[in-house]
Amino acid sequence: MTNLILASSSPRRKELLDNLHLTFEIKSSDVDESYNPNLSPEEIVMELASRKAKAVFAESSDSFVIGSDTVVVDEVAVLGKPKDSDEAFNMLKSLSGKMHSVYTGVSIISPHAEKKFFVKTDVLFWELSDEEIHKYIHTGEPFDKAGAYGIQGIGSTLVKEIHGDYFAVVGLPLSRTIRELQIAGFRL
Ligand SMILES: Cc1cn([C@H]2C[C@H](O)[C@@H](COP(=O)(O)OP(=O)(O)OP(=O)(O)O)O2)c(=O)[nH]c1=O
Repeated sequence: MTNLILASSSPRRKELLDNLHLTFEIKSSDVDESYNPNLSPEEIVMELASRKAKAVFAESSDSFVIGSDTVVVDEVAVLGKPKDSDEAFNMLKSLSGKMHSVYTGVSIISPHAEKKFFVKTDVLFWELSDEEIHKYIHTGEPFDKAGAYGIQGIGSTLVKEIHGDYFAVVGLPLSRTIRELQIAGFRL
């Protein structure tokens, strides 16, 4: 039987895939997540997704492996996960009152080929006061999340509008991923 493996340590990605009642394994890889700053956001997320999937596929080459990566992009920077409260504050301050884009890249490696794609979702934040930002950081929610917020949690209260795939913002564009898996030959 051919296995399905999610190459991720993200509890959100696991929960998203769990919703589909598929049988899959989790194997996380410890890949270097640095990237060439000259790459575009879509190139960055597809490259990192591919690195994560390849590291796991190297150990399980008879499986279908899914790797994924998410970044938040505003007018000035590509935002990953904040290192500390100050960085979280600066990220949320720069997102306040504006539209930004969330890019999620996915790599599906099957025994015969690799398919990479990305999904871009636009998110508009309410105007946030410094007090509101500090209060949110105090919940601890921002720290393991790109752009320092989680739309699936208390971070939902920061979001005024979303244009695109909610699941891609949380970390895995579910419906597109399943379609690409099927095209790659995986039987649900
Ligand atoms: C914008 C946003 C991001 N995120 C999360 C999704 C990702 O887990 C994380 C971005 O970091 P990633 O490096 O994409 O993923 P990860 O390190 O958590 O997990 P792994 O590499 O093992 O797969 O931010 C949310 O949970 N909610 C959100 O609203």
